[in-house]
Amino acid sequence: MILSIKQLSVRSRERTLIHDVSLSVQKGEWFALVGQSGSGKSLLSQAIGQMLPPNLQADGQILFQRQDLLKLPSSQARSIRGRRLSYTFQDYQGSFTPFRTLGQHFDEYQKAHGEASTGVRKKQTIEALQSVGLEEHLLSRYPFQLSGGQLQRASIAIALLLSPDLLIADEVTTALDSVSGHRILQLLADKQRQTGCAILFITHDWRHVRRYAQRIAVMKEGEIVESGSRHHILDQPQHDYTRQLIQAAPVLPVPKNTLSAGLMEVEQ
Ligand SMILES: Nc1ncnc2c1ncn2[C@@H]1O[C@H](COP(=O)(O)OP(=O)(O)OP(=O)(O)O)[C@@H](O)[C@H]1O
Repeated sequence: MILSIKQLSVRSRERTLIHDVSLSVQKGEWFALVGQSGSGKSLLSQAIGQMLPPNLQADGQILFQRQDLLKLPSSQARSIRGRRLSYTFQDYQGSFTPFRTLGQHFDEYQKAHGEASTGVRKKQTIEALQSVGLEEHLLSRYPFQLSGGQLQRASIAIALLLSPDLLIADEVTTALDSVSGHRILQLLADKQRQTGCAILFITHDWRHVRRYAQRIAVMKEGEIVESGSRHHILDQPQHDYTRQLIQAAPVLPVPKNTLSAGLMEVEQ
């Protein structure tokens, strides 16, 4: 078990936004957290990295490699974030500073995590860039000189640069067209196979869940209504809300190697 969340609640002064949520992510798995807009997915992901807005309070337990992240001093949480636990967001453009080149972003990220050697940083940058299919000459470009798909690739390369054990991917395809979104997920799946990192994949898109997730939790109004293996949730959903979400989801064309309920085997 790499991440084990137990009875997590997130509250503002006025109300409880996440109620007693428990879930666990295993080493190397692709775990999807699915729910409609406003169900609390992003707050849950922010709570894991101690990144909640200052008006919100979390309590419960978030065990990451047996350390309770909610109890860690913020300096320690910062050093885990990026190195052992990493994020990539829907708003990837917001992760880049407009007046710094792509190369400077890679460089500063490594410096911030203690990599002192210029040579090592440069080597790691080029390898990371190539691993997401981007060319080295892009390093001198500014974020606005890259396409959305290129920037999202670069943000994934940075998130995986220091080989984290868990990547939290929050709505990574939402801002991309469907072809670019599909390519990004294929890239994530490839990177996961190569590095063995677990992915907590936050989405409201069941097409991606069908295709990539091994286990799924369904969130509604700040609570997990059910969780289980992909086949269990998609073939035998127990909760009306899950059934409604699945029925409302658009369906992708069904390829040849398809199981019941439109599931597709992902090659491991
Ligand atoms: N700083 C905050 N203070 C008070 N309420 C907040 C704050 N941030 C989020 N919320 C509320 O918490 C609830 C859950 O929000 P959250 O962003 O986690 O939803 P989500 O499932 O990620 O939605 P989406 O898919 O649209 O990103 C929403 O009702 C939202 O308005």
